[in-house]
Amino acid sequence: MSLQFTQCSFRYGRKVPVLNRLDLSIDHRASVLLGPNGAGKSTLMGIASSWISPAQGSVVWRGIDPSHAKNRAAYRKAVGWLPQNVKPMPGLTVRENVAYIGWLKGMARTDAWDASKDALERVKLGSLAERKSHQLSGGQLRRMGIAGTLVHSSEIVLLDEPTAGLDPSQRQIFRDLVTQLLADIHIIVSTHQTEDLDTMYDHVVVLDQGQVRFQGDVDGFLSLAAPGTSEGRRAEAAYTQLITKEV
Ligand SMILES: Nc1ncnc2c1ncn2[C@@H]1O[C@H](COP(=O)(O)OP(=O)(O)OP(=O)(O)O)[C@@H](O)[C@H]1O
Repeated sequence: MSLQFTQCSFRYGRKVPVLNRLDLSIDHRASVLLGPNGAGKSTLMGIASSWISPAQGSVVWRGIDPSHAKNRAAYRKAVGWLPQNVKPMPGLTVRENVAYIGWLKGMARTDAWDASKDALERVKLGSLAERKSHQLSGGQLRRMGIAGTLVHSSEIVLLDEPTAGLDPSQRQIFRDLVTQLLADIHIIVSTHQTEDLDTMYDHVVVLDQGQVRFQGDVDGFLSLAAPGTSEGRRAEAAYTQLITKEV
């Protein structure tokens, strides 16, 4: 079970490349992709979701390469993606939004509708299923988006900055939810906040200026902090060692 990026390059228009021949293999249950603003995390997640095509190189999940048109639907069904800004379909209820994502991923309408109930229960939004999605709070909207990644029975879920802007209690709900989902799904979470690093992750990737600066387990990452760094500051200190300092 691995998500494999091989020599991936991408740039927006004529700009400096965001990713340049990036190689990365993720075969862990729970990975966190850390990096500063502009590091290329969302671009990498977009490529992993197959909604962005790399200019060069490939991404493959369990041997399925979405660059071949015949594989694309299977790839997108196996890979769930929560983009940074969840945009619900206006006018639809929470359940309709989730079922709609299932349908977009190739499910029959009735199957998507049936599966949407269970997906909403899993993210603890069952009681809000009939509410219009624009009435949800930011944290609830994020959970609705996660339900959208579950409705089509994904094998791996990509969550792009899922905790940005959430208050501490919503962050805790998110952590509990991810811990639960890890029982049967692979997860990659991108974030620019070192405080999101948690014992539930078994793999850390640090991306900076489109380059992988570190990959390894949480202990290996924390060991980069200078000796004597207090426990609560080790993640930040390790991270600061790795990323390019702005002048
Ligand atoms: N649609 C776009 N058009 C042009 N440039 C873009 C576009 N999206 C991203 N970029 C640029 O590409 C670079 C990488 O952006 P990306 O969003 O992938 O980084 P990120 O690590 O997710 O950052 P953030 O945490 O701020 O979202 C940045 O310099 C950004 O300005």
